[in-house]
Amino acid sequence: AMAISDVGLPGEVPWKKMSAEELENQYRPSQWVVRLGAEEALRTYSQIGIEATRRARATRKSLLHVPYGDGEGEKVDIYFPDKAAEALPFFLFFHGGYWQSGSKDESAFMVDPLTAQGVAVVIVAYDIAPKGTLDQMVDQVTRSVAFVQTRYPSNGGIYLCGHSAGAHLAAMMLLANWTKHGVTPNLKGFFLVSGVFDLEPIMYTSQNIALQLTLEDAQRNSPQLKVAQAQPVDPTCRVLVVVGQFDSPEFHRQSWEFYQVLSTQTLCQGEWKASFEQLHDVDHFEIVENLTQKDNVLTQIILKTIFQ
Ligand SMILES: N[C@@H](CC(=O)c1ccccc1NC=O)C(=O)O
Repeated sequence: AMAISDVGLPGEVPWKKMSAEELENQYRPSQWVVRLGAEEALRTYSQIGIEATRRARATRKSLLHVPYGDGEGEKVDIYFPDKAAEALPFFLFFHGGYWQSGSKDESAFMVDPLTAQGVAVVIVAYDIAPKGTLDQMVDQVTRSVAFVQTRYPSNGGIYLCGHSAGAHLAAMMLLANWTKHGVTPNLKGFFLVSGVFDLEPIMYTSQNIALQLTLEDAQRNSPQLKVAQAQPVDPTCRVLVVVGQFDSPEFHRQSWEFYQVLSTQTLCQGEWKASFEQLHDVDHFEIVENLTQKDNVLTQIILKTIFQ
């Protein structure tokens, strides 16, 4: 098969040396699940998300479908801890699904263990493709963060977490121009779970049928390329980049290289307190499914980061 492109230094951008078929495979997370077949892995993920959401809505104090903008799709679900407290920490979750599937209504995975420990959890909806473009999704997510800060100005910190495509959206918040939104959110941490930070390879996969990214769109929306232009944040703000052991080599490379660019910046400007974790024995879907469990490694990392 023909390579996509022969430009770039050998070893530096390995995806440019891949056949179209190999690239497609690297960017299809369900193909890398070892415990189940691809279809069953996707079905299980969706079932666990639906069940966690049903349970969260039945057992937690919540505000559902709260608008953060005028658009039909611009809604959040907010889940509260049982005990009222001042300076509640807020944890926002951006679901994955390659910017073209998933919804807030099946993504309340972490609500039970986090609200039990005193964290308010906000599950954010955004307009997936083809209705929404990447630029619109980034703008929506930015407004959802501004909304939480405006509505809860005495929050005890805002933590952003995204999975896969949602980790991309969360990472774009490192670049947001908050003055344009009239509010500076009290950002204290980012949890970027199995994310994509350089969108260019996505253009050459079937994911781009719905996304219709041009090279300019991909570059403008790639935190890997743009993070050098990031706005300064609270010097105590942490950025955790995590990937699952069974994520594909391209997903590992994406996370590692984004962590590298963040930590280089830390040296230059002293801004990002970045760390990198490869989570043992989990794939692209289990890494989030396990957030339903209070004793899971990532749940514990999140709680420790919030309450350190
Ligand atoms: N069509 C993809 C699905 C996928 O990538 C995905 C599904 C649910 C949550 C996150 C995903 N990946 C990135 O956003 C696959 O077969 O793996």
